[in-house]
Amino acid sequence: MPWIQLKINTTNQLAEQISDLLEESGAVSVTFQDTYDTPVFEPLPGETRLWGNTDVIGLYEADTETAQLINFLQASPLFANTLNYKIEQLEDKDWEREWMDNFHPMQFGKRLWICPSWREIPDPHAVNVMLDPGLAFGTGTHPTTSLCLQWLDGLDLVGKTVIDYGCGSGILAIAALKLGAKAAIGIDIDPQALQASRDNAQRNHVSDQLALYLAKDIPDNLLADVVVANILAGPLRELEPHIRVLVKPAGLLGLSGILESQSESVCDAYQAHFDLDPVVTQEEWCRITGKKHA
Ligand SMILES: C[S@@+](CC[C@H](N)C(=O)[O-])C[C@H]1O[C@@H](n2cnc3c(N)ncnc32)[C@H](O)[C@@H]1O
Repeated sequence: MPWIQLKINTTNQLAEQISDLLEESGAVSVTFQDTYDTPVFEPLPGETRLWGNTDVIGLYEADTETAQLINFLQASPLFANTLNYKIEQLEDKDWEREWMDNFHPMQFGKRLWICPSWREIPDPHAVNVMLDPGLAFGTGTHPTTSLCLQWLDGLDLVGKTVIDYGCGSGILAIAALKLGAKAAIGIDIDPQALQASRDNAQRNHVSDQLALYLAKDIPDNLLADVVVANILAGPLRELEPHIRVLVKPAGLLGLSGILESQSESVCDAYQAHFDLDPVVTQEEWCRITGKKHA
């Protein structure tokens, strides 16, 4: 069935209320898009983070009376000044999974490839991680995931234990296992992330090497040779006491999810217990790595 898409350009302050209004007007789904395509990070579960100038996009069934719809919206005090909108007729597609068309195999570092599970593997001799992120974050297309994957690819992980703190799709933990780690532990606050990690581990035949925990259920005395955490600068700073104790003495730490402008404050939080390497950046994101004091 074809659909009608209504795109309303607004400010981040009004986006939530407009979203509610579109739902009230019969939209079958409402999504947000950054008008200027500035980088946004995935919101935490239960949190809707909006940004800059926002497009609120409502999807309606094809037989929706668009004139009536616009009249209804224009009557709202939210559009007291102007209603900037665009209406388009869309072909039928699986909208929730449309991004899949644009997700192609990608190489990170020298050995590692992330391959969408529904596509051909370009190099069967490479270290290939077959991935479907499901509802979780982590395909490798975001610079922060890319920075972590490149770091893992450059390490000798053979026989090592790796913790992926904020595992999302499990991409980093599974990549570490495929690169030779003997065991990995994925931790997240979102049960959907643990499910996606479980599915991806199965897809890559590493289920028996991957343990998964909700952050609130982490067992005592968990310790790893390598800890990688791609979350956000704020949580990384707050979690320092919890993340620090997971790294063995002389073990390695890799942090991302940090905007370049936030790197100093994250370095400040970790430098008491780690010898930090120079910060590496990709686009406006960065990676902080270091070695724990022995
Ligand atoms: C940016 S995604 C990273 C996913 C994947 N590791 C990657 O590199 O693409 C951040 C993940 O951290 C999780 N997260 C956020 N805050 C967390 C916390 N305090 N403890 C554990 N996980 C957290 C989110 O649910 C999300 O899955």
